[in-house]
Amino acid sequence: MTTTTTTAATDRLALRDGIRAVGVGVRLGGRTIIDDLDLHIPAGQFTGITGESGTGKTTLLRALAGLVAHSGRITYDGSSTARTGALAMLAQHPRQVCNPRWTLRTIITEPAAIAGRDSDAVALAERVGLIPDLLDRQPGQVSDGQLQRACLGRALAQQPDYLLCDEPTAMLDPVAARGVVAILAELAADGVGIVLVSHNLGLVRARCAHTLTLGRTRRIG
Ligand SMILES: Nc1ncnc2c1ncn2[C@@H]1O[C@H](COP(=O)(O)OP(=O)(O)OP(=O)(O)O)[C@@H](O)[C@H]1O
Repeated sequence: MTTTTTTAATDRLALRDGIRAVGVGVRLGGRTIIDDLDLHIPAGQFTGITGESGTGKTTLLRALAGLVAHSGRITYDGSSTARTGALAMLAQHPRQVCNPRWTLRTIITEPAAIAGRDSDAVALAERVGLIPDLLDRQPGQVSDGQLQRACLGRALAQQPDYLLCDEPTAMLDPVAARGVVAILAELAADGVGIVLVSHNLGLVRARCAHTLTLGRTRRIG
């Protein structure tokens, strides 16, 4: 809604179909968590996902990222598989996904290194508001918010087409949260499709043209 898209990005977006989920279902531990869900995530926009705790928001992100088995069909810009590196996920609990033995520098630069690209850890740290002095620390030596910023730096280094964000501001103070949202808006303006899972309905309303609300009665608005 508040995203400004550049002309070059508009041209690229015209060629992209977005992520489309049709009739998607996920079962975990013998229970149906997501049932017959349809969703379109356009490139270059924010798409919101809200809903009470336990309604399956994280599970849906994991299905979109190919991290959990699902029924139904998900396509990525018209293809049944996403190109390598096209999807980045910003996890709700960074400590659960970061290797505790790696430094923040390695966490940030690993995706680009795997893709055979150089990345500037200091520049990425500064972009996400992380003091570069922290780059040589391990996850156990920084705060949750600092680790969350390192994970955002990692996502930026990956240069994804879609960024799946699970409560990206929940662990941040208000100033840092605004900074992260501003970075996400810059990415959207550059053509990245942003999925924003959040309990912060004000944020979702302000940023998302379309919002899916999971719960007993699913709503798309
Ligand atoms: N690996 C698993 N095995 C069995 N059940 C699971 C598993 N992972 C999640 N669940 C269940 O699936 C449901 C949805 O969980 P999920 O984490 O997707 O919800 P959520 O909407 O993201 O919640 P929150 O807002 O609290 O983060 C919950 O009832 C949860 O207990």
